[in-house]
Amino acid sequence: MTSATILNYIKNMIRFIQFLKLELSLKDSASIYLPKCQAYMDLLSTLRKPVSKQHSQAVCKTRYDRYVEGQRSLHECHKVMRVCKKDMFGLFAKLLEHKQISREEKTLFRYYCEAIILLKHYQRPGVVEGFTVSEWMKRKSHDGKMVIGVSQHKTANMQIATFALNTEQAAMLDAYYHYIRPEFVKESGEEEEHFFIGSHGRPITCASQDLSRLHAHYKLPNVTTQEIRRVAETLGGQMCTEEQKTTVAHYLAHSNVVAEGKYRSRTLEEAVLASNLIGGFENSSEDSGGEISSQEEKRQRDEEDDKEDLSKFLKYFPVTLDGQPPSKKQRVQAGFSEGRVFYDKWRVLQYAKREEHLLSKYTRNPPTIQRVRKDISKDGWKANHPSPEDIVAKWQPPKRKTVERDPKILNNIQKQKWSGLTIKDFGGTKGEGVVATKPFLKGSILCDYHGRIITAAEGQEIQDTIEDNKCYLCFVKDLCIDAKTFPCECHPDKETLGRKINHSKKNANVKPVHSKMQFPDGTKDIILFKAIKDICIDEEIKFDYGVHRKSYGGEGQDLEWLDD
Ligand SMILES: C[S@@+](CC[C@H](N)C(=O)[O-])C[C@H]1O[C@@H](n2cnc3c(N)ncnc32)[C@H](O)[C@@H]1O
Repeated sequence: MTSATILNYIKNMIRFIQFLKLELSLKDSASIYLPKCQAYMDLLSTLRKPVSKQHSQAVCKTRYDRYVEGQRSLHECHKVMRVCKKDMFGLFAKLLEHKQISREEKTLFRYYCEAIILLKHYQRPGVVEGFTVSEWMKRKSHDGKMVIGVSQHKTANMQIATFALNTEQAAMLDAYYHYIRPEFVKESGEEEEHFFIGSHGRPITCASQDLSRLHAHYKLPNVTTQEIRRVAETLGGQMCTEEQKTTVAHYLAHSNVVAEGKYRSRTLEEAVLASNLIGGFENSSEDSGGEISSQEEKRQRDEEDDKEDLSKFLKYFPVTLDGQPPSKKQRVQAGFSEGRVFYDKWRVLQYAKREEHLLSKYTRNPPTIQRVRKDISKDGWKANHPSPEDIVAKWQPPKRKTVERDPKILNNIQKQKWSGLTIKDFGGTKGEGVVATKPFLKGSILCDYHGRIITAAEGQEIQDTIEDNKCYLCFVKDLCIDAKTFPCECHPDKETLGRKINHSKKNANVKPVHSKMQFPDGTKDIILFKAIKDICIDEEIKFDYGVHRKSYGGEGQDLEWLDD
């Protein structure tokens, strides 16, 4: 057997495995939704055809010829994604380990995330520009993919665009959302918080420019979204049955009337199916054979294994302020390698924790070198801590304002625009709740409990008559805010956030505080929610309703969730 034959054999095997993967995932989704999916089952059977070597070669040949005549191949259009991938994985790892990356790198990482949607999912720039945090929060996992629906689709007047990210792509967007976006978010008072925020602190407005900047950074000729969408359409036209074409066109979100009429209802399985189908263009494309070499795949796998092992390592040896990094013997006994990689990472994390701890001690006045030295020595730290000089240099005066006169808070109350929060549906009897879309420090004000101010006695009367277990009352001392009437008269077009905050006795992270807010037209009693601990992104906001199991509807009700 010649080496070329062996190589061919391996290539065909890989293609066959890829096809099986595609087919299995389709089958899986189809079997769950069998009643609705007869059409997809038919589609499955037609998908079998390209496996035949002859058919596959014929398809590839035609496609190849067509590229020569006019279009760049999909492989060429995706070049920037391959070229920058190594860098992006490097940045991804750094973000996860809380390592510093420069502002330029953060922007580049954002370009990459945008490019995932534009180049790998063939979406229009308007989808990237309109993508909101609440749409990200509503993402749904289906069949191994993360399905996202974007409704603010400016450029094409579409109802909604849906795309299904694979695990790696979703992880990249998640890293951007958790570690980069919060730094750039400004209290912009935007109606809807956008997912992609530029370094100026405002939502991005030109995703196609970002895409061309990503190409320019890697010194590659630009690929526009129109171009890659045309290529995908051509492939769809060549490879797909009529039915598959509809699915693909649906995914590409045609803006014309026919498409709108045809593709009204979008479902999770439909998006996943389309994404698998479109992914199949790439996988079965002859010229994309080198997309990710086996070496590159191995490197990616190793990196993923490393990340998984590091989190196992940190679970086994949690990073504490005063602990010692695990010795070689302890590491080996716990089943980790004797190398120093995780040991070093553990130390980096402890160093950062200690720095944060020291800085948090000096809330009012700047510390002196002697004072920090004394504190370090009191903590008993001998090594792996920042120097007193570092802490003095990093200290920043606290930003102090009285809440009652804080113009930002006053404005937010009046407009009912609070940033860093979104409503999430938890389903079941719990219903909706509020989650953080940016981190909040202990002591910060998140939002108010907007509603009608009544006395606590009046509130009690209302509470005793509640029959549906849904209570929108907030008691603070002798005051009560009644937010049952929705929408309120002053904000008829708004879903106010405070009334959506759920209860927790044991894990409350905010508490209601009564403030006499100084508005230009006089003082008003307002109930504000203040963080009683640091709050992370994605964390649900909860406060202790301060009511007991039998508070609702008098003695008749006995609600277990009030004990949570
Ligand atoms: C102020 S509303 C909170 C928003 C509400 N979940 C919704 O969907 O509109 C209070 C109601 O939410 C529900 N709720 C609040 N906290 C809950 C919890 N921890 N578990 C289950 N249901 C809860 C109860 O029905 C309660 O009467």
